[in-house]
Amino acid sequence: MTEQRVLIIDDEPDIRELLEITLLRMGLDTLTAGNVEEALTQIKAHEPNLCLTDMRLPDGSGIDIVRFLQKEYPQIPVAVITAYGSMDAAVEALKAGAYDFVSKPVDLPKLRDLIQTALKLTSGEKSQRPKATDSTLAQGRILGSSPAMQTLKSTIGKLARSQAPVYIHGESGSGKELVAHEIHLQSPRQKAPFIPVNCGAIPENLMESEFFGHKKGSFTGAVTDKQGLFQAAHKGTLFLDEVADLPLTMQVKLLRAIQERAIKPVGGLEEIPVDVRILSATHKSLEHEVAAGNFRQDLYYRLNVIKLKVPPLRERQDDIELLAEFFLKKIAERWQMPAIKLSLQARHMLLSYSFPGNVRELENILERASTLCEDNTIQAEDLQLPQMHSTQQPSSVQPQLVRPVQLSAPPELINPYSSQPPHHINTNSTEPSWTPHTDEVAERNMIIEALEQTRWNRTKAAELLGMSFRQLRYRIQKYELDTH
Ligand SMILES: Nc1ncnc2c1ncn2[C@@H]1O[C@H](COP(=O)(O)OP(=O)(O)OP(=O)(O)O)[C@@H](O)[C@H]1O
Repeated sequence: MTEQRVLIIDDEPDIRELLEITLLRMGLDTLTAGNVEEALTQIKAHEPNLCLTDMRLPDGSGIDIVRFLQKEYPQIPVAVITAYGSMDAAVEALKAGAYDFVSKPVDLPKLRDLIQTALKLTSGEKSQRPKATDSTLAQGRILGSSPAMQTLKSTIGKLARSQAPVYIHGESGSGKELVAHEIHLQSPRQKAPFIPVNCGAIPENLMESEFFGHKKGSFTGAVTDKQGLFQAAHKGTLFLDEVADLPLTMQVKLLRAIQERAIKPVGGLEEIPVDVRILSATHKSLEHEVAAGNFRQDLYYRLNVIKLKVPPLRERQDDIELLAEFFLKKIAERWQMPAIKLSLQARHMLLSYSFPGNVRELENILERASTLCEDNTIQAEDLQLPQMHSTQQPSSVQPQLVRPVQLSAPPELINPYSSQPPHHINTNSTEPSWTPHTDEVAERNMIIEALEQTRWNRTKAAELLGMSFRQLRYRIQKYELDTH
């Protein structure tokens, strides 16, 4: 293995010397620089495996070095040394792309941990990692090739190279946990545990003990010492799912653990250092929760160093077919049955549906449809999609159903239970409506639309179109829509 070289950037000779000794004892080679200019020269000349920089330098700041490396040498991790208590500077450095930070006075064991983990990004261990670029790695586990997913995958690759806390937001079922896991799997922490925890599922009175562990006898029922989630995730990643559901009392304790990088078990006297990367997620808006006083701003600020959005499935319609095929294959394999196919109409309906429950909903729909279908082919009615409403703009808070065909009817007309059959499908004169003279293409489209809106219930579709059932049946045959 080639010798690992670390560049130490600090204007104080004493600190440079202390760091050099520490690194040399770890078997590492060192380079030093006393200001930004010298640092850039050293980087260009030697391309070190890691940089360690003070924030305040005579001719600039550590952030200048972080930015330079991000731009010119993104493969070189850089950690910053911040003044005691200056969290703002640490957060700024992480946002700029720093790998991690240590605060002064430098805690040497923590620094050693940091260096060891950071060097895995550039060291021999790299060759043990699956050979692929970060984004192609994510290709296998996170399906989707839409532009939104391509961007997401390449961002995951970058975030995996940092220790910064990431706050993942997105609608329920959109894949937040999958994304968090992927960040872990591509990170130097990949061999240590990934511990997902649903913060909303832990009873409030057990929360502290679940997170930090407890000592035997510290409360009734504590019959043995117990490790908490932080210890279980040591050297790995703790994924705080539904973090908005944490009670305020727990938020204070969590903030402390994150800031101190140490925890105190319930009933314990000593702090135990923990090396854990924190990822968090919620389908709620944390900003709203902060504004409503339900979530501490300081914790929000600490978790939300980097914000990553997982787009809802309706914003990446190109991925629906790919995901559907993947899930159908999985279902067929699990049940040891022949391949399950989607009929054309079923496919069309899936592409037109807005999936308020996102990828999880797609999987559930296909699971159910696979049990209902005959001859291993899923028909539109097997999907049992909820009634599709008229076109409304999807909102980020409450997803609405959207359809690509802009043939909308006022709500009372699309109500399949309406007792008064309408005479045409649309009251908006600028859009087509059915009359006995409507041309064939428009008529065919309108019929498909009405059938979809009523989940292929012909009686209701006829009502919706203002036709008799027999008229509709005739047209279904005429336009060869009758594959059901
Ligand atoms: N892009 C994807 N490729 C393959 N499977 C996916 C993808 N996105 C989500 N899934 C699958 O969909 C299901 C839901 O994903 P996940 O649990 O990550 O969503 P979530 O956003 O964390 O949900 P919640 O908000 O309910 O916690 C999982 O089974 C996951 O494996």
